[in-house]
Amino acid sequence: MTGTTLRATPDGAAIAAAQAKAATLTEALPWLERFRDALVVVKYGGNAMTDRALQEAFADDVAFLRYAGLRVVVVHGGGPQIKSMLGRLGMRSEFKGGLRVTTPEVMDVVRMVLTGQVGRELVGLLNQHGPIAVGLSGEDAGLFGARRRGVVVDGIEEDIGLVGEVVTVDPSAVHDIIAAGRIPVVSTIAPDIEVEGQVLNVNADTAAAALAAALGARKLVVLTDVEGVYAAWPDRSSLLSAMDLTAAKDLLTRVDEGMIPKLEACITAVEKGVPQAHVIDGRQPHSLLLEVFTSEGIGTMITRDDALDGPVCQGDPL
Ligand SMILES: Nc1ncnc2c1ncn2[C@@H]1O[C@H](COP(=O)(O)OP(=O)(O)O)[C@@H](O)[C@H]1O
Ligand SMILES: CC(=O)N[C@@H](CCC(=O)OP(=O)(O)O)C(=O)O
Repeated sequence: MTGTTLRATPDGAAIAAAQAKAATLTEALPWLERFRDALVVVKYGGNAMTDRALQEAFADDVAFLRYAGLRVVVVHGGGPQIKSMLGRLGMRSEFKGGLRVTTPEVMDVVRMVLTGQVGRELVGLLNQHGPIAVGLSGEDAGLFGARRRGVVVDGIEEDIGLVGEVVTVDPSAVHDIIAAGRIPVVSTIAPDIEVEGQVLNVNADTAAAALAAALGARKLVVLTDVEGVYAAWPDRSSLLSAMDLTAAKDLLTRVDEGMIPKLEACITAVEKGVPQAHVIDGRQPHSLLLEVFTSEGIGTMITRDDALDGPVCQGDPL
């Protein structure tokens, strides 16, 4: 017969496989209902984008969230990509307290790599799903204003150059992009509010928290290169599935390097009204979808003090 196609009669295995697919879809239903229209800020760390397949899986997830009705804002990092470009140029930079010591020469490279390279690539990947992504930096339309900050090492405040903390956020450009049904992709360079014409390097975790708070986001999700937050890093049996603000502040004194700005960011976001902040493993393909659309989620969730009785390890019932 022309104009028809035959389907193989399903056997037991095929029916079981189809039912497993349907179960996955129906598990997502309550989360689809709950998060429809929710504003979610996703921080995409440079270590979770080192491989093309992972970047594509991330772009698929963000597009999925957008088509499922969520309002997604991506704030991206690019630490390894900055390191690689500095190396190609025969330059180096060191980290103190999890932040890059940024000379004026390094600042030029940071700005070029974050806004001109990493941001562009992410926008390109997202736009393979339709004209949905728009890139902008903290310099655009007054999005961020920053002030120079140092770090405290062994009780002494040290200067780390052109590194800023966000002190003002004007989210109107981000709101405009979201209102047009698109996804803002933000790189974290910010004008210095104290020195006209100077720009500062802002850690992407810190900037994502400031933006999530200013937007009144429902969630901040930080994708990184580790399964979540460990209570006693690197003891692999101490992965936390949830902790409240008090536990997170206590742990902040015991985490080091890259985890410091992440945990600080989650604490700031929750203190400023974001109900949940999550640190999840960006090396695991589709971790973002697993976090938003499954009952158990993944990684570590940080919430207000009244939301939990104390820290919860993976495997403990919530
Ligand atoms: N308590 C902790 N739990 C998890 N990771 C920790 C902890 N303390 C320090 N770390 C380190 O922080 C790293 C994450 O930070 P980083 O590599 O800078 O991520 P990103 O590039 O995604 O911003 C982990 O790979 C781990 O080495
Ligand atoms: C001040 C500071 O450290 N800025 C970061 C900005 C990029 C970033 O945060 O990238 P990740 O999210 O990949 O770590 C840097 O220069 O590496």
